[in-house]
Amino acid sequence: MKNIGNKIQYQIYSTMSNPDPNRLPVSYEAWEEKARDVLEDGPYYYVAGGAGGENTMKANLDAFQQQKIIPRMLRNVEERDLSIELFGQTYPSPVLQAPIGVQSIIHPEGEIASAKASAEMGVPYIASSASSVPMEKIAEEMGDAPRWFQLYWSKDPDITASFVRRAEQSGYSAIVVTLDTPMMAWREDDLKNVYLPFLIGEGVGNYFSDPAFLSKLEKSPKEDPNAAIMYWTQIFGNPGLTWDDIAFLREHTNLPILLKGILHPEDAILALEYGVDGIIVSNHGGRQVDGAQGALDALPRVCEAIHDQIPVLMDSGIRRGSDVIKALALGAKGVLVGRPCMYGLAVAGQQGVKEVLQNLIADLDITLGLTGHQAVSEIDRSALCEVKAEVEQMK
Ligand SMILES: Cc1cc2nc3c(=O)[nH]c(=O)nc-3n(C[C@H](O)[C@H](O)[C@H](O)COP(=O)(O)O)c2cc1C
Ligand SMILES: O=C(O)C(=O)c1ccccc1
Repeated sequence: MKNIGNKIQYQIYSTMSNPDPNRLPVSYEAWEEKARDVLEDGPYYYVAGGAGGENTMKANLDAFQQQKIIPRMLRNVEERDLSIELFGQTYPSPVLQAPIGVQSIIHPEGEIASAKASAEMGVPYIASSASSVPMEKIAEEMGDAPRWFQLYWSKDPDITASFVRRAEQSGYSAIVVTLDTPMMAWREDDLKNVYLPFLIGEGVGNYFSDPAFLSKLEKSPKEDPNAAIMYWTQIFGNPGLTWDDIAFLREHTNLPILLKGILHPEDAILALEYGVDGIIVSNHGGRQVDGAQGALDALPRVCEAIHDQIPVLMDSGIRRGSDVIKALALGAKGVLVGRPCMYGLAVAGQQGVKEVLQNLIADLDITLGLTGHQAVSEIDRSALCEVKAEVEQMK
C-alpha cells in the first residue's frame, strides 16, 4: 500500500471532467446519512445506537477530538510505509475490520460482502460468532485473504470448543474473545423499536450449522426454528466466566488469543498473567456500558501496564485517518473499524465497504506524511500535543 493516498486522490480528481452522478459518499457523516435513508428504523438504530443515554458513544468521539497532533516538517515523506506486523504476519496497514454480527439486517449479502471487500484490500476481516452465515462460507469466499475469528464464549463449552476448532480448520489465524458482552446491554433504541434481530433468526449462522449446537436440539432448526432460537438465547452468552477459564481456550487452540473489551489497566495486567497473546482496548462502540470511559482515553494506561509485552489494538470511534494516527501515538499497534464499514455496506454492499476502507487508509497515508512520518511504526507520543496530559497532572 505504498502511497495509496496519492493514488486514490488522483483517481478521484481525474473524474473531474466526467463526474459520476451516482458517486458514493466520502465522509463518515455522509455515509451515515445515506445509510439512514436506505435502512428501516429497526436495523438502522441497531447499528447506529448505543447503550443507555449514549454517553460512552459520545465519549469515544470526544476523546479523539481532545487529542491534538503536532505535525513535523522537512522529514522526507515521499515514500511511506503503512504496514504492521502482528503475530509473525505482515498486514498492509494498521486497519482491521471489527467483528460485527447480524449483517444480513444491513444488506442481503451481509458478511460475505464485507469479507470480500476486506479481501480485496488485504484488510484482516474479523468474523463475528454472530455472523448471519457460517464462518466456513466466509472463509471460502475470502480465499487466502487474512481473517480472524471473534468468539462469543457460549455457556455450553462444547459449542465454544467446536467454534474454535471450526475457525482453526477454516483458516482463521487468531481468536478474538469478546469479554464485554456476556449479555446484551440496555439499548433504548432497540427497546423502543422492539427490535432484536436474533429473535427473528438473524445472526445465528454459526450456531445453526454447528454440530455441538445441533446435537442439543430435539428437532432441527428447519423443523422447529422457534425452539432453536430459544435454545440459542439460553446458551449465547456466559456471564459466569472468570479469568481461570482462559486455560480452557488455551487447551483448545494454538492460535493467538486476543481479549477484546479491556479498559482497566489491572485487567490488562491480568491478561498478561493469564498468558494471552494480545488485547483490544474497546468499549464495544459504546454499546455495552453507558458511562464507560472513552476507549482512546483508556488506551495510554493500558499500554503502560502492558509495557510492549503483547500487542495492544483498539477500537470504538475510529472515523478518519487522523484518528488512527492518534490511536497509534497513544500505543495501539492497530485499530478496528466498526460502524463506518456498516454504513458502507448498507449503502453499496461490497463496493461500499471497500470504499470506506480505501478512503480511510488513503486519508491515513496522507496524514502520516503530512505529520512528518515515513512509516506507521515511527509514530509515538511525540506526535501529540502534551497539553492535555499536563493539564491532567495539574489537577
Ligand atoms: C451492529 C454492530 C454489531 C456488533 N457485533 C459485534 C460482535 O458480534 N462481536 C463483537 O465482538 N463486537 C461487535 N460489535 C462491536 C464492534 O466490534 C466494535 O467494537 C465497535 O463497533 C467499534 O466501534 P465503532 O463502531 O465506533 O467503530 C458490533 C458493533 C455493531 C455496531
Ligand atoms: O450488537 C452487538 O453489539 C453485538 O455485539 C452482538 C451480540 C450478539 C449478536 C450480534 C451482535
